[in-house]
Amino acid sequence: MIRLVLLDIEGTTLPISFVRDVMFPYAAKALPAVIEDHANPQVVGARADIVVAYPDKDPLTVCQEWMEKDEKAAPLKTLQGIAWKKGFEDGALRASLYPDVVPVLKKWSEAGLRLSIYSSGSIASQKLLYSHTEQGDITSLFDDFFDLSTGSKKEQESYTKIAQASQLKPAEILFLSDIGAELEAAQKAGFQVCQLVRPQDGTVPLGGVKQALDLYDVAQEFDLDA
Ligand SMILES: CSCCC(=O)C(=O)COP(=O)(O)O
Ligand SMILES: [Mg+2]
Repeated sequence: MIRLVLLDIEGTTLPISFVRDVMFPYAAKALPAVIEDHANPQVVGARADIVVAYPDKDPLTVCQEWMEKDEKAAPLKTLQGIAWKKGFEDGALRASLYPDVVPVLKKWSEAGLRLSIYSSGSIASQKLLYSHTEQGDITSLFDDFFDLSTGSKKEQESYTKIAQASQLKPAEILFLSDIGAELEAAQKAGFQVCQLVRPQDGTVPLGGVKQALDLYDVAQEFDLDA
């Protein structure tokens, strides 16, 4: 029986185009100033991690190269989150979720299902995003937030840790994502999985896993109230 639905963000609850065309360019513009904020301990920590990994390179250049490749690197995600804070708080950024997300998540939550997020975006930025959506502040729908501090989304061990932290058996958790390698890792850990194949995102379907066009479709596939 499914007790917890664990959701990815980009390509699952939020269009890839919003991340790629709105959030990433906003962060890229703000990053040169953000990375110079030596009074912010999170910035100092992220910079130090970059310097340890790339001692001969300028940390800003490393971040810019990561951004070009959409690398899911933890220090970059921390710095992007700091950059987005101002944008979400002053109204320049407001997340436009897929239309099925809020109604279905509310139904699931009312029916007693637990909901958690697992995204490469930092936990701080996940909370910022879900508290500033066009559909309002929906952070209270979620019990837990997980990011790369738990581990890579493509590693089985990360999902084992999430099951332990949630005090559930892996088979009681349904993981929803658009990315095949993430679903395969979760499946190896014993999770139930479903790939969101959102037509507007041009998601590449993965063989051997259940697929859904939206969260209503997920509800039908897994017999969850919606
Ligand atoms: C607040 S999440 C912002 C999007 C982001 O930075 C990202 O890398 C999304 O990755 P996901 O794991 O949600 O596909
Ligand atoms: Mg995704």
